[in-house]
Amino acid sequence: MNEVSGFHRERVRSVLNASQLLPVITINDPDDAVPLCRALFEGGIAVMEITLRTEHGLEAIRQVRDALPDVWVGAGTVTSLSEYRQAEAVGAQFIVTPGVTEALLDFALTAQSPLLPGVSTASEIMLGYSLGYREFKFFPAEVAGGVSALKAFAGPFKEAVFCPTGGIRRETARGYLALHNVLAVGGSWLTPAEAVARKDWASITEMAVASLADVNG
Ligand SMILES: O=C(O)C(=O)C[C@H](O)[C@H](O)COP(=O)(O)O
Repeated sequence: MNEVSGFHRERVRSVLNASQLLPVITINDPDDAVPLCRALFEGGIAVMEITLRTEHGLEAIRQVRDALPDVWVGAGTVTSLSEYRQAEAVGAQFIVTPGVTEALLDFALTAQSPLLPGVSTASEIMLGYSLGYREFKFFPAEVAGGVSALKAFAGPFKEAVFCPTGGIRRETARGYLALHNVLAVGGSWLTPAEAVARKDWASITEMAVASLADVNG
């Protein structure tokens, strides 16, 4: 096989269609994972990306998959094949990379969990295109050209859709979602570090509700 399967593409599309907002979560205290994700879910967000930036990422994915069956849980910050395999092994339902390598794009073709590959240039999109990828993370969105870059990509890459992430905030998410080639927007603003440190789960739910209201308002 040398192209992404329709099954994988549909899975990634479903993930991106299931929530306009994709929280990018970093777990510093393993006890936070389930209450934090539950708080987001109660605020109306059903898709989350738990990063492998800390040693707790994999265990957090496992716990959230067990405790919250109605949440779609992906693994973020995956940068190697071994991390891809580990994330699949703990039940990650999709895999997000900040960038692309040919090895990762190839591996994902036959992997169990589908890949949302990160791109920031036309060349990277072309690399993905050559293997059938049409759904991408656009990272780091703000510094890589933001809304203007996505409008420009729509010219040559008519079938490509994006989840911009990186530097996006509650106030700027709506501008991205107004673009026809943006299905969802990701970011860490949905899980402010101070609120997580205080274990203030109610304020996380409020942030989710308020952010969804902003993008739909
Ligand atoms: O860790 C990864 O896999 C990444 O690709 C980067 C994250 O998605 C962004 O760093 C989130 O961006 P902020 O919302 O600006 O914090």
